[in-house]
Amino acid sequence: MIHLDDVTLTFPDGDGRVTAVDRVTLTSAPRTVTAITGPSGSGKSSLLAVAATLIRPDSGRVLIDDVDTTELTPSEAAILRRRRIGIVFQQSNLLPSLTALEQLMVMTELGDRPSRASRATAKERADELLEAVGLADHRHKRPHQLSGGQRQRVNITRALMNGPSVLLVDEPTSALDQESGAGVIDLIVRLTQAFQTSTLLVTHDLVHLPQMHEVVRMEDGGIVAPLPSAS
Ligand SMILES: Nc1ncnc2c1ncn2[C@@H]1O[C@H](COP(=O)(O)OP(=O)(O)OP(=O)(O)O)[C@@H](O)[C@H]1O
Repeated sequence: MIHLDDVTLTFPDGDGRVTAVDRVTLTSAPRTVTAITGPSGSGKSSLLAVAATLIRPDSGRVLIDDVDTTELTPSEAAILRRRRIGIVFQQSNLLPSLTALEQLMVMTELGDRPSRASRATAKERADELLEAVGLADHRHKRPHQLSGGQRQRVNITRALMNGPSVLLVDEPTSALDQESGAGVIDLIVRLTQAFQTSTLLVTHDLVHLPQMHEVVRMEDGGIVAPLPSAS
């Protein structure tokens, strides 16, 4: 579960400050995709960065599974991020020299040195995830041998490797054609339910909104109104 409670974030702007996120309160429950939409500059990416614990808000709290992340030290926040948050950025940021399977396995090397047993478990999980997104036959391919949609699928499965409870996704379809984009959105909805993540998904593409469980619209840093949802 992720809960943002009265979160405000400002940035320096000349002599003053610009309010990127303005007193936002928002919850996404497990198995729920909450879309964050709104015009350019309305604060969507800033909100996601706060939710990811990458930026500490000026005020308000960010709760991940009831842990108040705004109370954590930077190193505690980094551990929480690694264990509980999966992040998918706009462009797939895969490492060119690694195969799809290796892109996932690399996630296990980021924390403490993994044991042989945990490497074996990770390999099983990577195989399971690649199978779940229809990439089992492509697991030994490098990014340049995959389509944009397939690369984004690898990106999404990589974010799920450590079993996060929260999945944060920023404009996942912006580099894709409409058909691949629709496939990626379907996948995020399906994986959110299968892996019981609380998902926040930033998109300005209104065509995808009917598939979302919840939709909020941002304007000038604030949430203006919840929109009707699909379910
Ligand atoms: N690092 C920063 N320093 C200063 N101002 C920033 C910074 N990041 C964002 N802003 C400002 O905060 C506001 C919100 O920006 P943000 O990128 O969150 O909006 P957005 O809705 O994600 O826009 P887009 O859809 O174009 O990506 C804007 O006024 C932007 O100029």
